[in-house]
Amino acid sequence: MELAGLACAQTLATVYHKEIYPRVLVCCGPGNQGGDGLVAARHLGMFGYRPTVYMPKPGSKDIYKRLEKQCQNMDIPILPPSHDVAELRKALHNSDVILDAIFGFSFKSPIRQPFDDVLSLLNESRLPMVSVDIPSGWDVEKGNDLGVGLKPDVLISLTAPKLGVKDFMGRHFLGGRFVPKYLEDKYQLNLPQYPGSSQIVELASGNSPVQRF
Ligand SMILES: NC(=O)C1=CN([C@@H]2O[C@H](COP(=O)(O)OP(=O)(O)OC[C@H]3O[C@@H](n4cnc5c(N)ncnc54)[C@H](OP(=O)(O)O)[C@@H]3O)[C@@H](O)[C@H]2O)[C@H](O)CC1
Repeated sequence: MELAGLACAQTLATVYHKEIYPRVLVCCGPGNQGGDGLVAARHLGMFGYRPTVYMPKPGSKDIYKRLEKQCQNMDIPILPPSHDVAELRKALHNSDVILDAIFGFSFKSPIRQPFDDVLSLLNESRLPMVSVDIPSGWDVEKGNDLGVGLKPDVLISLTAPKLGVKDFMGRHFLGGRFVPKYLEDKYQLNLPQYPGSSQIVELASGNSPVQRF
């Protein structure tokens, strides 16, 4: 989660510079991906961005409470969890870019409240958007087949791109630099080289290796 969150923060910082896009709305879901988002919010704060966390349904595991506490210790605002999207509407008016860390590969349609209103509002906002692993509302294998998913400009796949994003046409990065060579070979992941000590690498659109789940 720590390296995944750092990769998300590095991807957003690579594409959206803090001088132009200082206010980041970090939208977190209730699962591990939401944890990635909380980690990313902390790193973005350290990079000099002004993150705000929106987590309409906090994760129940203890790890999320600890990650939330780390954000609070850094005075990163966390909007009160609520099924009422009025808070989100206000927050969107005061944001420059969205980090979508709501759902990853465990999303199963149909979208349940309050996330259906949340995803619609995020799409309507037309703000620049970076999605983590899989745009929220997309199926891990079938992609945005129902058309209700988010439409991000940038995607950061973790470990390896999932089959559901094979048709993603925005800027596509890979992160989660924690796969040992023997596992990469065992699962024939065919991953690109990361430059230097960077936690991310940009994939040329259209020819990224995909991982079947
Ligand atoms: N190796 C890797 O790829 C790594 C990936 N990481 C990140 O973790 C996510 C996968 O995390 P996981 O906890 O398995 O699931 P998600 O975060 O995708 O979401 C699960 C929660 O979402 C809720 N959910 C699911 N579908 C719906 C829906 N239709 N409506 C509302 N809510 C939904 C679900 O709720 P339940 O009530 O069903 O439990 C879960 O709470 C992966 O994508 C990466 O981002 C690791 O962090 C690093 C390694």
